[in-house]
Amino acid sequence: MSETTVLVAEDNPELREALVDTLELGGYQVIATESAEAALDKLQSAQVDLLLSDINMGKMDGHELLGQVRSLHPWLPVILITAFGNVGSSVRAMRDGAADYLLKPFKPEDLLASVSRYARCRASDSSEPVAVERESQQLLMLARKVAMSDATVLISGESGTGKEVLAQYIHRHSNRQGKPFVAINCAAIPENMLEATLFGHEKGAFTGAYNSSPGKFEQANGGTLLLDEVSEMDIGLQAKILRVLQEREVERLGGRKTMSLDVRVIATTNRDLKEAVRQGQFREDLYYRLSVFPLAWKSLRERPADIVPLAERLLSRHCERMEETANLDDSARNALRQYPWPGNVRELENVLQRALIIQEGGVINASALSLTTFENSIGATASLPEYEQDSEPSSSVISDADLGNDLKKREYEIILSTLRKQGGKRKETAEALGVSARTLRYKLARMRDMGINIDSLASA
Ligand SMILES: Nc1ncnc2c1ncn2[C@@H]1O[C@H](COP(=O)(O)OP(=O)(O)OP(=O)(O)O)[C@@H](O)[C@H]1O
Repeated sequence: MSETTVLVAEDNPELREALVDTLELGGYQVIATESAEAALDKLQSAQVDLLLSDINMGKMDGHELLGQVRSLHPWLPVILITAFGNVGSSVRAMRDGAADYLLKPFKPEDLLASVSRYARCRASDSSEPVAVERESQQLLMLARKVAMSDATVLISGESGTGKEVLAQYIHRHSNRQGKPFVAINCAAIPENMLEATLFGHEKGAFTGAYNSSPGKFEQANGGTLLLDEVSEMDIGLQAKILRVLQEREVERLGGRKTMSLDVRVIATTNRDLKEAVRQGQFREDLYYRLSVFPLAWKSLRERPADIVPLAERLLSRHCERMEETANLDDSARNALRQYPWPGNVRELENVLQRALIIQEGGVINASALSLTTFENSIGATASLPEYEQDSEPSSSVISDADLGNDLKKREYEIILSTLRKQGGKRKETAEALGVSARTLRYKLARMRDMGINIDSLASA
């Protein structure tokens, strides 16, 4: 027996009874109400997994109810029942964040199919992405819609905004749920290994290939493959990826057999991929192939309503892991809201982890968050007293961690000052530093994760 509870709001007694019967026969627990107001009341007291509401009802209609539910219970899937032929109403329902709509008259199996799709999608709160800002909720709604198709999705957004979280969300809400979700970070794997990692290889295909091995495409068969930071793939490999996507088959390196594939591809990028196309670094045909359905996360500072709920979720996740209990106080919440978050959600997570370690008494206040920007921390280094030639440092013991941090900070300072000298131009900066453009991008992404606002510092 399903534990799922459906709340029904329907003022017509016959239809209400029919809905209740169908849902109960479908194995759901049902709470029936005769108005939108009564449904809102019930939501205060009962644990509900899905709301099914008619649009045409007495004082408060289904649209208004949907609006209230979206702000009071953002996670709750809502299915609206609309009158046949009222296209405007159905369009409005979807735009306002309904999970689905049913056109009257509908068959009992259509009702059960829709309810099971969206009730099934409900995961435990802690695995769903946090989305309180209206635009974030709309993004999740679009993601749920595209999840039901097999379309290729391109997720863009600054580093650390939650692109991988969104990709997993799409996978979980698709028919491929339960099949493999395989992720590969195209920036983290050395260029010469990427092809073999993606396509697999047979024994002896290249020096060092002592055994045959399946590639990520094969491992993801039946499921979803995430090509993380797809822009970091070299142009030759891009052509091969395009071929796999078009022909839906893959051949291992050094192999002769082709294997047919049933893989949904999701790609992510933190660069402007269109710009990369313009600069000749990314194939236009692959761009169009990947971006059949583009989704974009805003940076965290552009969705302020998400900040504190995200912080609470991340904090409780880490508390669980560390078997600790800690809460944010008002000063911490305010500080979180005011900080610009150049490293987005990943930076928020780092900040909370650190705060959890240094907090005392289970309360995290603003000072435990130590939200200093890198600008201030460079200032602090510059003003440190220099040791006199003949005097000993005050502490002769420098820990490895301190040394590592100092070196990293030094490296970041060098990268930033070179960027400044080169007028912010990445290509010239990489040349001046003697590293590849790809390595520089990787380092800049890690710096952003640390909360360094590269653009403002590079132009300072
Ligand atoms: N909406 C969200 N709800 C809950 N956790 C989130 C959300 N967005 C991001 N996170 C958490 O923040 C961290 C960074 O997210 P994620 O790895 O998805 O970002 P990303 O954009 O893929 O980063 P990168 O560009 O560096 O690959 C993860 O620990 C993730 O769990």
